[in-house]
Amino acid sequence: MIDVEDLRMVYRTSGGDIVALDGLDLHIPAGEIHGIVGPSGAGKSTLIRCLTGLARPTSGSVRIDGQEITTLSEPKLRRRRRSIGLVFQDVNLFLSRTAAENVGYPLRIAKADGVRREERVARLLDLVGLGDRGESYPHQLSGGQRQRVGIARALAAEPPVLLCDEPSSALDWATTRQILELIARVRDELGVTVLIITHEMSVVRQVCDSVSRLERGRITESGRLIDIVSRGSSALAAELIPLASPPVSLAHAHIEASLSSTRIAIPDALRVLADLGRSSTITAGTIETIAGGSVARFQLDVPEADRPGVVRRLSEAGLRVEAAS
Ligand SMILES: Nc1ncnc2c1ncn2[C@@H]1O[C@H](COP(=O)(O)OP(=O)(O)OP(=O)(O)O)[C@@H](O)[C@H]1O
Repeated sequence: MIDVEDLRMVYRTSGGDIVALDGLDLHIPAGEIHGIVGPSGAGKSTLIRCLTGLARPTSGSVRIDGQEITTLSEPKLRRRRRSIGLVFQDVNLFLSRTAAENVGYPLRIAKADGVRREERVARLLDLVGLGDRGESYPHQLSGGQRQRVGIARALAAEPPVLLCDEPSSALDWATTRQILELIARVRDELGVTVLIITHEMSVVRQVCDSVSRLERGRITESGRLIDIVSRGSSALAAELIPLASPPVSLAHAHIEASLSSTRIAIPDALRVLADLGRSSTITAGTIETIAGGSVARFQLDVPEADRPGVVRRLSEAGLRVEAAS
């Protein structure tokens, strides 16, 4: 549904060229919720601007639902843009219009007939849980409710793709959860493909099927969450199941063990760890729910002499083991 190939974006400034995207490839199948994470300045906003056609890339290809975006003329691009739903951190609703009028605005621009418009607006307000608030003005709604109106408005023209740029970073934790649940429902009920730009791993854990890390204009790691967490020595895996790292004493070996509950049940894994004996200490541990299943990661200190035996026992029990050399 979203196909980006060898995308380059170079900003020409008086101080020299700035390479914001440097040969970026990204392929997101229909119906997937994909997260993009990366440090400030990595090129996330530039990527969104290229996907929507708001910025013309220097080279490369962007195809959405089979349609090449980069070569479209300006009028065709404007029409095309209506079929990409956009959700931003700042919702930017029309303050003098009701929630229903805000949601119906894209349909009015597209000259949809009145009856169809009203039906669709009512359906969308129901979908986002604001069926009874259509007549409310933005100042009468909470931040989370305004974001729901923004999501309903983004879906008005029935776009196959929803691009969300930090959709929840202005919201508190509980409201964020609700907005992410809504995004998941939108995908489940409407089959929309969703791309979420975020700096919060908790957002990725809660709602994404797959994730990419963007660094200095390139995708450095990408994959389905469940595959990433079972990969060894992955930066994204470490961010998805983080561990506080206490100091390791010199006489001990440092071992990390991780598992997903599809391979070994968490209580069984805990029993294996407990049976290692008193000389092995669990110094940190995390259990997270990812893609509907449990994953866990533990850090152990074991006496150097016991290391081969401990690695063997953990591996035989089905845990993935990494031992620091
Ligand atoms: N209009 C512009 N002109 C010149 N340089 C730009 C422009 N927009 C972005 N850049 C530069 O391109 C690079 C990528 O910026 P971008 O805003 O895409 O990153 P980002 O990952 O979205 O960062 P953040 O998370 O801080 O918003 C940065 O070095 C930035 O300074």
